[in-house]
Amino acid sequence: MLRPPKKFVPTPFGYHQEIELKIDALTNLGQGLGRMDGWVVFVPFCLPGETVKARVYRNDKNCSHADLVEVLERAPERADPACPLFGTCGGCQYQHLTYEAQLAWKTRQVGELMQHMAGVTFPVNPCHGSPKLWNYRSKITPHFAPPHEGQIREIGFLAVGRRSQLVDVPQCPIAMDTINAALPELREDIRRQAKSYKRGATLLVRATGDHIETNPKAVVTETVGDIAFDFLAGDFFQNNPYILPEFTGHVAEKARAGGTKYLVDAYCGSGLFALTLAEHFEQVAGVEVSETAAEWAQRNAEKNGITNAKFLAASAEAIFSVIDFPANETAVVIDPPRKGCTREFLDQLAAFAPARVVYVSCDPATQVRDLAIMQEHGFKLEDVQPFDLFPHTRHLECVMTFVR
Ligand SMILES: C[S@@+](CC[C@H](N)C(=O)[O-])C[C@H]1O[C@@H](n2cnc3c(N)ncnc32)[C@H](O)[C@@H]1O
Repeated sequence: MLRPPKKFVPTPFGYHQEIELKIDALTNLGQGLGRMDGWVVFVPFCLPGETVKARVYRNDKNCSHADLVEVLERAPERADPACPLFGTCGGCQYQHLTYEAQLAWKTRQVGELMQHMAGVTFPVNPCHGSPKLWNYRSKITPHFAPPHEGQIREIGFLAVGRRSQLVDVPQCPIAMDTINAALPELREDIRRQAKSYKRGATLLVRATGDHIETNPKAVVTETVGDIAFDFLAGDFFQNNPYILPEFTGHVAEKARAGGTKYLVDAYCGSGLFALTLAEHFEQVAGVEVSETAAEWAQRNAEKNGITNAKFLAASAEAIFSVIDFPANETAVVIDPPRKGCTREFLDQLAAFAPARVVYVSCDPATQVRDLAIMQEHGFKLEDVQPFDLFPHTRHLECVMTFVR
């Protein structure tokens, strides 16, 4: 009999006990959720409506975790994954789900998070799909471990549910064609130079124009609508360029509503929202903590002939003491990193009291945490619009609009 790991809690299920259960929901982490006598069990790679056989590997305080052994009854939304590594590679969670169902679940997950975490019941608009479903990612960052007996083995992404084990990824169907075309040679070069690596590393592979860039300090260009953005390959830029015109268009519409004349773009990167929205505003101020990104934002304004946008290299909350925009005619766009906004930023935002706030986030959980603080501060939620920047993965971008 297989011996359980030392810390295994033996109830309610034994180690590797196989159970049959019906899946009711899909969590925002991409796991199927089923119940046995009311006890919650999480199983990856299965879908609501399916009956599955699963093997338990952990019992927590109020739920268990199991691996999928077999789908006994398939859901009609089940799709054939396009990638042979689906289920082993940790990069994608939803290739087994039709695209319509992916969008429907992402919409539902935002509403449920708002309800469970903030007690807010609010209608979420249907998740806006990506115009391109495969080969959309302009950047990937494969990893490799230190050479073993002089050889580099896997070059790829973390295996499902693992913290250090990698899966070898020779091709990635969500990465752009130019990236896949370059991967074989890149991987071969690394393996050839195995002796020069003492440690493992993470590679940067960014598509720009018709070639790829691997040097994080190199300047690359992306075009959104008729605006060209230069930035350092290692700095942040949205990874799915195909959806950006619709995405920035939505942010523009929400920021301008009510006739605002001034725009603050907080956490502005190389100026995506500030510069795509600048034509609709009298004056624009952006703030970004990365000095290189803020510098490129200013240069991008000049390069594109935009004369009403100024950028500050500082932490986001510093912007409120340098602008003299009338708050009741100002919209603030916020697009923080995954960890969300700091309390300090949200307090200063509330003290400034702009007419509108358009909060863009790649992590709905931290966004919902901040939503509760925004409501305490007297901002009223007006619109919730998820965008699918990351088809076939559990990730989504969500735009929440607030008014005073
Ligand atoms: C999700 S990105 C958004 C960038 C930009 N809005 C875009 O769409 O290209 C978040 C940005 O916030 C910046 N950042 C992180 N912490 C910050 C802080 N405390 N103050 C200002 N910017 C910050 C990061 O450098 C990054 O450029």
